[in-house]
Amino acid sequence: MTMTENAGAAGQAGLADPAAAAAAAAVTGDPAADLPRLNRSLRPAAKAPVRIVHLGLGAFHRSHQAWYTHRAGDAPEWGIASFTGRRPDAALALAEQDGLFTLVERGDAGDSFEVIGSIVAAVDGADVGRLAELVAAPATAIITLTITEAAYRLGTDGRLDLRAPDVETDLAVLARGTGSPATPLGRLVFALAGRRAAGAGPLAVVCCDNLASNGTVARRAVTGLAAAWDAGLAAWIEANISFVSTSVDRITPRTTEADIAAVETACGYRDTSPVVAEPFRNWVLSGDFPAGRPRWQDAGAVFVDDIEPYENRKLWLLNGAHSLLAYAGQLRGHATVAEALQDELCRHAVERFWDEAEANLHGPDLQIPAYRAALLERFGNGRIAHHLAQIAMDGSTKLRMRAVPVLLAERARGRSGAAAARMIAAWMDFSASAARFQDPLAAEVAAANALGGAESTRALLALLSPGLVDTAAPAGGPVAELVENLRGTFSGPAVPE
Ligand SMILES: NC(=O)c1ccc[n+]([C@@H]2O[C@H](COP(=O)([O-])OP(=O)(O)OC[C@H]3O[C@@H](n4cnc5c(N)ncnc54)[C@H](O)[C@@H]3O)[C@@H](O)[C@H]2O)c1
Ligand SMILES: O=P(O)(O)OC[C@@H](O)[C@@H](O)[C@H](O)[C@H](O)CO
Repeated sequence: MTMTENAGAAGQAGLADPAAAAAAAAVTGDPAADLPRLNRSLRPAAKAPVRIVHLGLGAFHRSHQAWYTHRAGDAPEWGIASFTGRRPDAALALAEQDGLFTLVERGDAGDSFEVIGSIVAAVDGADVGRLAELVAAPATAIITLTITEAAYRLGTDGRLDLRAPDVETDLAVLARGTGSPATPLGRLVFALAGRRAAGAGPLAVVCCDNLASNGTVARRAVTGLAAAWDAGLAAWIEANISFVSTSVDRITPRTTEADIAAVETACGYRDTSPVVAEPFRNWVLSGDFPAGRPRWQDAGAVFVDDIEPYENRKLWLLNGAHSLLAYAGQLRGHATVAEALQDELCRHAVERFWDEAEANLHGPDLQIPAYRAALLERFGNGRIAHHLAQIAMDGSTKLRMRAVPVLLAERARGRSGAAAARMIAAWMDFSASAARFQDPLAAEVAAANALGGAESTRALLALLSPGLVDTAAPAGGPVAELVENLRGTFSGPAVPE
């Protein structure tokens, strides 16, 4: 089922003749008008039976879990039914292509193109009836999630906030027994109730969001929501659902019109849903699959007993640096990761943050120096336009996992944690000046900023972690003071420490 081709190889079996398409385009004036649409007639690929249900049909799901499933040795047995989160658009576009899409692997040296066939159904997330039907089917063995960190509605204690307005609304819907839940967790709990009622047995929920201990976070959030609705369901979930933890990695920016045009030119067909990703990919998983799983290891996935060192390495070094660059870089007028990394002040801040993170990373064979060197190369891939504005979203949730743990670990060792604190200070400065600030706590952040001066810093810090504000250490003084002193680093004179 794997179909790979390099730029320039269009015109091989099954593809439209690019020369003929170009001639037709010259007549119509619309370069895409006469190109055939990518689908399973154009690129024959059998549909595997649905055994995986996915929530969060976005770019990353397609470049990562869909790719690994497509490349598994037993791919013909494992089809994915993928549901969108908030809008139907991505499902409608993909459904028109029978679930097929082009993965553009964008390296320093050029692009390669591969049609991915593992998604066999693309469904509007609002179709909760279809979700419940598929989750209740005995053949379904796995539910994967890429619903974003913010969608877990975590409070500062790392648990689901049952008082979040949309969670409360979903609970009311579930209690009433009419209408459909609207949050991904509400929909998942509703669908699991259907599986319980159908007696379809255990399955695995595989969280693929960038959260520390993401399997545990997902289990707590799902059982917490279920318990607030139906204690029996919560007990059934505890006994029957395995929550698998993962570390997931593949830099996948949002698809642009230019990406769509590049696929047309190179492949000779129209694909409205291509996805562009770096060549690097990594998937580390830990947990049980009571109803089976694809042979993801054939595509390079690794199964381990203790995932924490891998998770922390990725969340702190990669995602931590990303968040730091997102705020510092935008304050310095940069738009992409690659651009920000070329700025000496930003690069220096990243290196110092990595030093602090590295001092607190322990585990077998983590090979941190090589990992750091590889990150510099990956971030420097200027052909991947990874926009800082996208990474900057939902910072209050992300910094709790990317900056706060490193800061706390440093202070527990009697050190200041200044580099992690600098990331927090940059987030604060960005929150105070950004024209567009998307965050689940946007209203609270705005209120904190309105206080002004050191009071703002204390209030913003409390939103990230209330216990942090007055934490003291022999070096650095109270955290609030340290962060306050670091504010303005990226808007002031460009002097590395
Ligand atoms: N893009 C990457 O490079 C990457 C890499 C590793 C991990 N991830 C993880 O995957 C997640 C999704 O990334 P993506 O690039 O596919 O994003 P995306 O925006 O393309 O898609 C995310 C999906 O989740 C839905 N969604 C977004 N916010 C939601 C909300 N608040 N409530 C309900 N549904 C919501 C969207 O509608 C969409 O279906 C990330 O948040 C991260 O945790 C992404
Ligand atoms: O996807 P988010 O929003 O959790 O974080 C933004 C980036 O840090 C992230 O997408 C990385 O590119 C990714 O985690 C690399 O695997």
